[in-house]
Amino acid sequence: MGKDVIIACDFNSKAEVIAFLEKFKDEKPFVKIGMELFYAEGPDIVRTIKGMGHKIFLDLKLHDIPNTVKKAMAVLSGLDVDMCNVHAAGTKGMMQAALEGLTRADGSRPLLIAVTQLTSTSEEVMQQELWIDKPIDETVMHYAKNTMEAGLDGVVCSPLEAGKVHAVCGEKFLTITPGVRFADGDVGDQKRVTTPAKAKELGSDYIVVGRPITQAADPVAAYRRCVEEFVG
Ligand SMILES: O=c1ccn([C@@H]2O[C@H](COP(=O)(O)O)[C@@H](O)[C@H]2O)c(=O)[nH]1
Repeated sequence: MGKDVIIACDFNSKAEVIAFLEKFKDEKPFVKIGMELFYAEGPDIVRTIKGMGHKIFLDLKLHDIPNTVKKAMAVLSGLDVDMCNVHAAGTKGMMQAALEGLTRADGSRPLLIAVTQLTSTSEEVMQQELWIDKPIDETVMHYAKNTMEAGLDGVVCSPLEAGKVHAVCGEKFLTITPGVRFADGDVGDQKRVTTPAKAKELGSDYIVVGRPITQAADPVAAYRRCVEEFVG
């Protein structure tokens, strides 16, 4: 699995996302469809973007009782996405149920990963508001180990934690890392951030980049800057 840049296409209409993707002409970036676009347009948006030739990470972050997640994942398995996810906080049992639901009759399935701690959460908020009384690095590693033990393919974490996740869970265990900003960029609501170049150095497998590309004056140039820094 090579390194790649995934664009978080956080738009709320089909028209907007298509107009955005058409700027890329023959380039076919890996696209993340999140809650905003999926709730606005439904499963058809996945088929449309897949039909345009893009790989798709469907980022719905499922977190519910195991039976509900299993059944929801069985529905998502029919959508031909390349990657989808759950929250590791849902427990190992929930993650195993997600894997079962996602696996098709022929044994095939999309990649399944789990969110450890959102990159918008600081250690302070995690400890004081969520009452997780541990350092954030240790918490991410603990959730990553649970995710690996449940049989999933990798985790969502900050690039700042990618190297440690690989050290604990192995090089093949994927790190999908949002919380990426250019050195001169606005951090916004993200807390555990770094640049595409540093994410590469720290061992991320995929960076997920939204606003630094989608809100750029020239999104194609911003995407290429990410690829240049992260993939080289
Ligand atoms: O921990 C997480 C998990 C998911 N995300 C998602 O990634 C993108 C990041 O967008 P930016 O505009 O680059 O901040 C967004 O779709 C989030 O839902 C995350 O940021 N952190």
